[in-house]
Amino acid sequence: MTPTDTTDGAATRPPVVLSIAGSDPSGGAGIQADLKTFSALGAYGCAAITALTAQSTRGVTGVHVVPPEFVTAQVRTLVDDVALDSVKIGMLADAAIVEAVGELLGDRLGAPAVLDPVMVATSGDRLLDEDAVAAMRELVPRAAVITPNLHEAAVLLGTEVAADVAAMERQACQLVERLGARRVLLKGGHATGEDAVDVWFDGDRVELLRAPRVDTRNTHGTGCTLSSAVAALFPQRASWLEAARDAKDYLTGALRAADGLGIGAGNGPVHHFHDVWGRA
Ligand SMILES: Nc1ncnc2c1ncn2[C@@H]1O[C@H](COP(=O)(O)OP(=O)(O)OP(=O)(O)O)[C@@H](O)[C@H]1O
Ligand SMILES: Cc1ncc(COP(=O)(O)O)c(N)n1
Repeated sequence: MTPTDTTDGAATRPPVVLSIAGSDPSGGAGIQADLKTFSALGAYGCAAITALTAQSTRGVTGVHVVPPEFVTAQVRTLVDDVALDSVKIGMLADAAIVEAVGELLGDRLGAPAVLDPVMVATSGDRLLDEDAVAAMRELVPRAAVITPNLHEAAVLLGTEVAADVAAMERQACQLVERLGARRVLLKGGHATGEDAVDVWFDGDRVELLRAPRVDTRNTHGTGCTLSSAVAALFPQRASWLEAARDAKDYLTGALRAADGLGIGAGNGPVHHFHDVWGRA
């Protein structure tokens, strides 16, 4: 059942998706990438901001963190009025915001959440305080899906970065068994090899999500785009796995569409234009 075919006079209502994340003025990552992804995938996007970053394709020069109670206020005000179909969680900046979002997931949102446990930007700049990792581990079981990259999975588990797909499979299982994750999409973008391979584990089956690796340095926002696409597609697909597969196709198309875009001198952004479907 999709939100568009359910109810009483609301036949054209799109899925409503909330991003709780940081702002990236360059438009490649964060809230800006999330809203572009939601729109491209037919969802109505809402956004609650956790932090302002001063950021370009070259890196992050500053972070201005929103007080945790004001993150809560943004979300509560919204959900008192608007029914959500899914939520994407991105940069949370510090332990107090991680805890505030944990409380919101516990009782307020009424919609499943995709958690991208953002820790470090492509440029290497920190986006989550080191002392917030313990709080992030507590948040993991409250999300319907988590989407760590190789480094984030290792930090959450307190182990080495996975060196191959077999190690990724083991870590995806450990995230479920040791940390209580309900579903894991472990991203292999930072690995090497002809394909960019992500590992899916839902406590039952392991699946490899595979796409040809795009030869580009325009990878700014790939993680934000993938997790947002899963959140936007879940209400429009029969299962989380189907949403994850189509999200990966969308992301690969957006990476290809970034070819030759020429935005910024650093790691350029992926591009969300209407024709990205079918280019994967
Ligand atoms: N060069 C590439 N070609 C194809 N797919 C890629 C490439 N780089 C990353 N991906 C894919 O992009 C998605 C995000 O993966 P990645 O491991 O880069 O996450 P991330 O580190 O959170 O992202 P970001 O670089 O935005 O922080 C995954 O589906 C991954 O397989
Ligand atoms: C506000 C914000 N959120 C998330 C990221 C991670 O994305 P990336 O690793 O692609 O830089 C970012 N750079 N900025």
